[in-house]
Amino acid sequence: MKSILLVEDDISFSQLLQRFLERNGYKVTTILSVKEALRTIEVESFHMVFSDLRLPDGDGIDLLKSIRSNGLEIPVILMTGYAEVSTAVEAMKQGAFDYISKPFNQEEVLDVIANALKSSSKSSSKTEVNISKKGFNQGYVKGVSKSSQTLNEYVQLVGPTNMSVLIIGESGTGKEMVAKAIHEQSSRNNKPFVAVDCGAIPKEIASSEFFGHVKGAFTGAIDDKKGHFLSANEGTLFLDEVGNLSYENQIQLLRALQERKIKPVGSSKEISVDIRIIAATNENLEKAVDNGDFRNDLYHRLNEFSIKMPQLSERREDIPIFAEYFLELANKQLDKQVLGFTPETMAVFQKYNWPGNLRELSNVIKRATLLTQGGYIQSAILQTMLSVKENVVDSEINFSTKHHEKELIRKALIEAENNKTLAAKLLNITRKTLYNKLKEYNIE
Ligand SMILES: Nc1ncnc2c1ncn2[C@@H]1O[C@H](COP(=O)(O)OP(=O)(O)OP(=O)(O)O)[C@@H](O)[C@H]1O
Repeated sequence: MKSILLVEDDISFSQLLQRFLERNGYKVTTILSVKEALRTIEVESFHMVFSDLRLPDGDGIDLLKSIRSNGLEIPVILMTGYAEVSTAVEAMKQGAFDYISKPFNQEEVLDVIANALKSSSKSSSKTEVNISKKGFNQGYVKGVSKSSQTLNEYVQLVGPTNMSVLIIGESGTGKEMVAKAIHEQSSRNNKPFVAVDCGAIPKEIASSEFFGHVKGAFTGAIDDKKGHFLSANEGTLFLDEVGNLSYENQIQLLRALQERKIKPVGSSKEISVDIRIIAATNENLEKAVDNGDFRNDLYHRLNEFSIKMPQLSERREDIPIFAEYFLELANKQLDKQVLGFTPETMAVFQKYNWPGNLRELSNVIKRATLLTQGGYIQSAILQTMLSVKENVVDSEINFSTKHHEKELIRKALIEAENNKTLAAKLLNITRKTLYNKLKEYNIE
């Protein structure tokens, strides 16, 4: 029988959890404080430690550090409140196996414990459990900038856990690539990774898309359909643009995540599913929650761990690496042998703001590869695709003459098809400044 040391100062909660775990076949010893826990560990051995983060004489991280400094490699799981995610990340850096946010349900806790015990029996070294030695997904460029290092560290930390991850970032920053990398780092990596663009699903058919339907459930349901949940069973479901889900669909999704069961439309049979959720958004979901557009409970369920994607302009050291990689891809796809970039081209890349992030860099390089006859991609070629943008790069200089400024604004508006937000981005100025300039120059 596997033994668990449960460290929790809330006595009634501790007893409740103890009884539940014992019913599920574990031997549980309860302890109220860090000091007492350390004394107990010295004389008795356990298969794992399950500890609250906040304890009367310290916190779970102190306990974790002492356990590790005593050379003990047993898995430690921490229980946290929703607001303590950053502390939990810190805990994982210190070698915690996982953390679980309170309030949690019974299945969640059994899953987390089973995972920890499974991994510890496979490996005696904590580092091996936490930081997967497996590579990232094929074609995943890691980058060298500080932001990339932090990003990759988070992917490696959270990957092997079962936690839901919310990836926040602008369009084209690589959210889906990161979601796949997290999946690759998990024990689910030989199971499906299913990506769903929530923004593209009309709300009327969302439940059938997610949960499937049976033949005849509604007009047009000519056959049984397997929904995304079943397709991703035992694997990872990636919900892109999750902020676009209608309120009603949010309720359905939350229910499925809480109960871990789904019911296809038109069926009365419930089906158990085991899914890890990774969601992505390019909008401010917290604000959507405040405005009542996104459910608070769903937000917390999705956001057990969050990752903020850096914009390409915040990871400029990575530009040459990504550029080389996208060139290699473009050469393969277009059957070309372009050798590289001239120093001037690279200088333009380095100065440009990249509002469309990695996707824009990839597209620009593909077009430039197509247009380059041989040798190296010249900066002159970029003029046709980046002309406005290139001027924008030098906007500090160009804005010294009013005429030039007006021209730049006109070009940016054409390029952005009159979308003021995008035009402002292209010009590297705020929307408010753009509006002021439009007024000043009488531009419609
Ligand atoms: N780390 C990476 N290594 C290699 N290619 C990458 C990486 N990150 C992103 N890309 C490439 O950049 C492009 C945009 O990436 P991705 O689709 O993941 O971004 P996104 O943030 O999900 O975009 P959107 O919000 O518009 O859906 C893709 O072509 C992808 O292959």
